[in-house]
Amino acid sequence: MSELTYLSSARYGKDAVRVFRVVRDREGPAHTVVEYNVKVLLEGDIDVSYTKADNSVIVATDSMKNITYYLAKVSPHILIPERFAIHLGTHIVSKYAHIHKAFVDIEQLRWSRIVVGTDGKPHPHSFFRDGDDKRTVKVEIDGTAGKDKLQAHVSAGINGLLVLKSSGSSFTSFIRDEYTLLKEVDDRIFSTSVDLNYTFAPIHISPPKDEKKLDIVAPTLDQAQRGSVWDPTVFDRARTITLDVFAEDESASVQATLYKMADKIIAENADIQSVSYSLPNKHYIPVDMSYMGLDNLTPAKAEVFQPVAAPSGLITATVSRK
Ligand SMILES: O=c1[nH]c(=O)c2[nH]c(=O)[nH]c2[nH]1
Repeated sequence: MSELTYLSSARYGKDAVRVFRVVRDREGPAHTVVEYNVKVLLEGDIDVSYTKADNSVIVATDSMKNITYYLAKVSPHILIPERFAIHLGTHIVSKYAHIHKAFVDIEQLRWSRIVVGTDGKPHPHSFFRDGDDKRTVKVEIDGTAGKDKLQAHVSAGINGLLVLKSSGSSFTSFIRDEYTLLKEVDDRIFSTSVDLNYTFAPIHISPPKDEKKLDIVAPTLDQAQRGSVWDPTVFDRARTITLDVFAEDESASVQATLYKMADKIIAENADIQSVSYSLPNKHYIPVDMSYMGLDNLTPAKAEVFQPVAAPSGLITATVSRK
């Protein structure tokens, strides 16, 4: 090896571990299901695996996949992705002395219960995919301050929630100069694919000393510590706020609507420190039919639109608690 280089950073693991879990209710016939795509990456004293071809420090990525499946079977937290990600990361950092950080990302696919018949009976074991958007969770378990005082950095959100409103959106008073073609509009279509990520205040975890108890490690968090990271309703409320504000805002711009959504999520969740959105502005352009003698361009008369795949605007921001 040359003298010119050193390993400035290294992280490795398993990506796209697909796992489906059915939980059978012991009391009744109802099943609950979850489907996750899991990514697990590790950092630690692993330099020699890169620099000296020394594999003795490697937890095989295949083993990371197997730990994911093991905990999917035994963890009491499998149904809540934030909790499961914390459990998985904590389990690995606690078990391997030389692994100091675990990064666990989970994407949850939607499976909603089928409601059968006109009387609307929830079916005990049948589900449908009621949207392509994904619930996302990112957890960093940091053991660098010692294995008995782990820190968890948790963020969560949504990827790819496709929305459209056919009115209640304007765009006026922007800069007009020699490059400006765009007309001001007091009514337009607003469509976007929402990516949302909200970040919780860090929490501390004291894993059990007994390795066998690592199966249930996450409950050792005391109530006060858990905060809303542990609250499974935060996600549903963040999704509802996103949809409600999008629907009801008289939007002056994507930027202004984004800020209102983020502000409301922070206002309604004491433990959320910051909220990021990434919102492509998916343009729908009224078709010019003037050559046919038809007015389809004045906003009130615009009925036929050409959805344009590219280019799109892309409006992003992070809004933080003061
Ligand atoms: O809501 C919008 N924000 C922009 O920054 C922008 N730019 C543009 O051409 N159309 C829009 N719409």
